[in-house]
Amino acid sequence: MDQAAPPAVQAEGVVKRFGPTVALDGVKLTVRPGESHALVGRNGAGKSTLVGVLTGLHKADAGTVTFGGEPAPAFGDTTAWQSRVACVYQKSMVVPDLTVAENLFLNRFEENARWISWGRLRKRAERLLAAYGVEVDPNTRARDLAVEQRQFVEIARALSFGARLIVLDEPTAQLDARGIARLFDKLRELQGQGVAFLFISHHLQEVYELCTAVTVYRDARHVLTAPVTEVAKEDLVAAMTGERAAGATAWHAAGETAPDATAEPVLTTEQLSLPGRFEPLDLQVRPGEVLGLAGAAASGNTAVGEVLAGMRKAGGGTVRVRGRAVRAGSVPDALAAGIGYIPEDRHDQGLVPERSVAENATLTVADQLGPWGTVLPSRTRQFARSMIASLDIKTQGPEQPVSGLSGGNQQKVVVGRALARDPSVLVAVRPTAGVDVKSKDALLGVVRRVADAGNAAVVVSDELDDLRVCDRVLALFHGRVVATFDSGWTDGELVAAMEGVGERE
Ligand SMILES: Nc1ncnc2c1ncn2[C@@H]1O[C@H](COP(=O)(O)OP(=O)(O)OP(=O)(O)O)[C@@H](O)[C@H]1O
Repeated sequence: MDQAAPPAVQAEGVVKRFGPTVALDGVKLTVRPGESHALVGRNGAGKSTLVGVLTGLHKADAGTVTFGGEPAPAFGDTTAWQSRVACVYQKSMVVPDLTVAENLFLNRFEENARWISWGRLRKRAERLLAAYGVEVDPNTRARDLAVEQRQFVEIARALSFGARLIVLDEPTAQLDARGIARLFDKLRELQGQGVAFLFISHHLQEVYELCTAVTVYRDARHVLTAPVTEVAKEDLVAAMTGERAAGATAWHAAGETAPDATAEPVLTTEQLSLPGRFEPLDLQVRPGEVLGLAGAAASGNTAVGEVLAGMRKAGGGTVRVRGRAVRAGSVPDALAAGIGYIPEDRHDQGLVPERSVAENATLTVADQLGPWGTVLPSRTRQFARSMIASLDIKTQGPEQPVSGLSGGNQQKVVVGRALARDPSVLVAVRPTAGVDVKSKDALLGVVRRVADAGNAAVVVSDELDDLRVCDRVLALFHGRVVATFDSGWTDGELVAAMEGVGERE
């Protein structure tokens, strides 16, 4: 890392307000060339807002930003911002139907050229990818890339515009262990070439693995910047939360009060299948039980969750809740049968952004909030208030549109909504994705309590922390259950099962 060179980015005294909300209150951040710098904080601390300011998306109300010692471009001068900084989001920013080469040179086909030379374009793409050591065929359609390959292409594209600072917003969210290893290798290699990274993540172990420095924001303020080697994990969490943790994660399988194996199951599936995604599956989840469906991206575990919730129609087989058959592919019937669902992607399936927290939280309970199908605003608000309190949602109040909530707080609204009907079976797909360490504990506690109250829960995830709450875990690989674990599993054996180690492919 070059200490003498001007910082890749330096922000000082940055203030940003959204109406009455102060999202950033005079914060600072310095990232040096060749550094991988983590920015951490609880949901709503201001991380995404800072990224918005640093990438020219938000105009700060006060403060200064410099790149390589030069003042940031004027607000709105998109081309100039592109040559300073780029953000690789969880959501793909490439056009899926175009090839890698076309995506790399999108909107900048050769100036003055009257036609596009596809051969030249491909050659230029090859050279560009080779320059950053990215092994991807420029003729591949973007949709066929693995997630980390798509990220490499986005990074190479940003670097080719001249940017020397790349923001990575939860980049590992959709990657399996091997993908993460490949991504981190590539980032280290580029760091060696002087590229700086700002890494936003709720996975603190990844911060320790990848980053050299860490900055913590809490409630819109800067609280700490230090080399990662000088901050222990407990101190980092304490800086984020403003309090000392009470101890290790409280949430774990029921243990001694293990679910009664003779009780009638709450959820039963028989030969449930979805061709191409998962093979016939017989499940029995008993009262008091949390069942984990562990598996990496293509394992089929998410598809099982979607089928249970009625989001997808099964190819065959049945689902029953307390003996009642659930109509295949019907969300209303799944809800009526008592299945509550926390989807993985709150953007596509979860929320109506312009509606309020209260309305979003009660979308599935409208029929319970007033007599004869009327929705009483007072009851909606009352329900929303209790949800805001119990899930610790950071919001101005029940009337605030969810579009004004931070990502993690939006996820909590999705969770609150799934709980609103007091479900017999809670199906939660990666319920703690994007949620801060403290809220994670609270959410897993909520899942545990659903089961402890005599209902059942199914947790679909590849996150070991999510799976610790389970009494039993089935590991899926390529659509098949390859292993079953009671609550005493070790990280190594579960990860191995999820990766299909020992399986013949
Ligand atoms: N467009 C907006 N309108 C109103 N308020 C907003 C808007 N964007 C963010 N906020 C508010 O600004 C604060 C900071 O939000 P921000 O998204 O920066 O948090 P974050 O640290 O990125 O959280 P997370 O970890 O959940 O992604 C929050 O209180 C949020 O509600």
